[in-house]
Amino acid sequence: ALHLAKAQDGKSLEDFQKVYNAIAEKLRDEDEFDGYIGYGPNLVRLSWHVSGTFDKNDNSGGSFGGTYRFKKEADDPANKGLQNAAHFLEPIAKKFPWISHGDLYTLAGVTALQEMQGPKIPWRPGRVDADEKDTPENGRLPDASQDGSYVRHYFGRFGFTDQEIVALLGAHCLGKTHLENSGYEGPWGAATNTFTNEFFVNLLNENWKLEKNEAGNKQYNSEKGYMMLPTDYALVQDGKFRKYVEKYAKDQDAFFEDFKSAYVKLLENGIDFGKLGKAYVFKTLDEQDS
Ligand code: HEM
Ligand SMILES: CCN(CC)c1nc(N)c2ccccc2n1
Repeated sequence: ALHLAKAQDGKSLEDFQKVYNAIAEKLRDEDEFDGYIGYGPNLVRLSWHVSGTFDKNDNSGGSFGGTYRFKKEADDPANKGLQNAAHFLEPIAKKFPWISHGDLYTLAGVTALQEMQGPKIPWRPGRVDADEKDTPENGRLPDASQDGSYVRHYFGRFGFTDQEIVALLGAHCLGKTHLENSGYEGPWGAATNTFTNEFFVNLLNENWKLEKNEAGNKQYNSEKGYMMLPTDYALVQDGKFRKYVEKYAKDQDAFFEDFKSAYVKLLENGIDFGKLGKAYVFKTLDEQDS
């Protein structure tokens, strides 16, 4: 059965907006991280990795239990580099001890996306910390060296369509790869902390060359210093995926809309929010200044 979301005694939109603001202000303060990319992309990746362990076949894993806080999950080689995001969130968890880890990890991704000028992401609280014994085993996160059929099969585990898969991967407009984390490197100089459809524009416009990187892994590089993982490049090699790449390269609003829906589905997979009321849509810091 699905995990039942539990209402946070007496916490309302205002309380969660305070958590949002604390994360958003810390993002602005600590802007020098990772060559002035900041923590935003790393927080988005954490929110995806804590959700990407979900398996609809036995409803194990997923964002509900906040099990990333346990060593087994945090030490998954696929999570290398996310310790930075976890350390970033420790003082936030101390300041707001009433928020569950699952709610904090997902809210941090929503905050980062909105503060990086991404779409407004409706978010619902109610995740409840699970026991260490419920931590999913390693190996549930995807392998970047694979092709389009692997990507389609992998995301089939969450029940995602081709369109949802392509939209989700558009998050690779943020941040960069780090050789010491994943064995991939780049993009050079181009890494950004602004949410746009440029991942799709690059896929279609750049001249891609398959090369072996210093770790001996193959990746696609362009003269302008952009890079694509094999699983990124698969989106233009596979005809069914390619159609959505072309759509999003032409229409950033359509990308924002479809990304928002797929990201909410990713973060809420396996959770029954029942009659706990509608989702919260938080104001950005800029919207609160005025
Ligand atoms: C086929 C599925 C995917 C694969 C194989 C994949 C693989 C990777 C790899 C290898 C990195 C580099 C990590 C490092 O070296 O630090 C990365 C970074 C990243 N991924 Fe993905 N990813 C996938 C899907 C996603 C999804 C669904 C999202 C979010 C919705 C996402 C968001 C990110 C972000 C924001 C970064 C940059 C992190 C940083 O700059 O620290 N990825 N991904
Ligand atoms: C769109 C080019 N960028 C960032 C400006 C990019 N491209 C990627 N292909 C990429 C892949 C994984 C993680 C981050 C990534 N970032």
